[in-house]
Amino acid sequence: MQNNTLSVSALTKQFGNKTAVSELSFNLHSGEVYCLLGSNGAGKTTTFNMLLGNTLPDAGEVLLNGDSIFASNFKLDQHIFYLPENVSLYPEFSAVENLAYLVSLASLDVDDRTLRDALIQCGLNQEALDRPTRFYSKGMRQKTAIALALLKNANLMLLDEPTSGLDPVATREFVALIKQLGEKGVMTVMITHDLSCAHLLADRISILHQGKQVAELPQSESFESLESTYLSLV
Ligand SMILES: Nc1ncnc2c1ncn2[C@@H]1O[C@H](COP(=O)(O)OP(=O)(O)OP(=O)(O)O)[C@@H](O)[C@H]1O
Repeated sequence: MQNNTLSVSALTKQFGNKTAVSELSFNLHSGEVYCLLGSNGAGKTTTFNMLLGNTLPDAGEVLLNGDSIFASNFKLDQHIFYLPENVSLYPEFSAVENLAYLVSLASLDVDDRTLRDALIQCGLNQEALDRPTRFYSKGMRQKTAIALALLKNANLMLLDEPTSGLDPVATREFVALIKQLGEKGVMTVMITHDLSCAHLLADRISILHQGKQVAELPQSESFESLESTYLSLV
């Protein structure tokens, strides 16, 4: 099992006069899931852009296993896996072919057996592996992409609204997959508007409003209490 830590401290981003993210701090340990909730414009995407190294913060620090992700020698792609809201795959290629391509882009040396095992571990059925992905549901495309996180041995996954458009069964499968990766020690930060998914999955939930963290709630919070706290704060 991986032994991971993420420390986000006083992360701040200003766009002109607008403070998109103001002194955001949180910590994660191996296997934990952290959820960012908040209405439109709360600063969730800006936070992800900073965690992905796409946007430099004006202040603050992010340490992954003790190393600053903003350091010039930090290999962000090796350690951090990003799952966009809609995963794009080559529609005429199978899951195996798509994953083989993604793996080659990541300069990983992985044989066919290992690729297939990773896809199966992520919940794809054997018979789906060689079918063109244009026949895949959103959930199946996500599983294909997450197999890359597994093969990369990523320490941290950033998931952007992963359950939007998933049916309840696919949502349950997704939650189980993230928990399974958590058991290997992988940490997850997730943006979502899905309070029920946040409740099912998160170890801690941060509510952002106009760039500020207005609450950080523990997992013990009931769904009803999470919903009423959220509605009272945003
Ligand atoms: N490049 C930019 N230039 C100027 N303002 C920006 C830029 N990016 C974001 N903002 C502003 O920063 C604030 C936070 O935006 P952000 O996209 O992070 O919010 P969000 O919580 O992800 O919202 P949504 O749920 O709509 O995606 C908003 O007021 C937005 O208009």
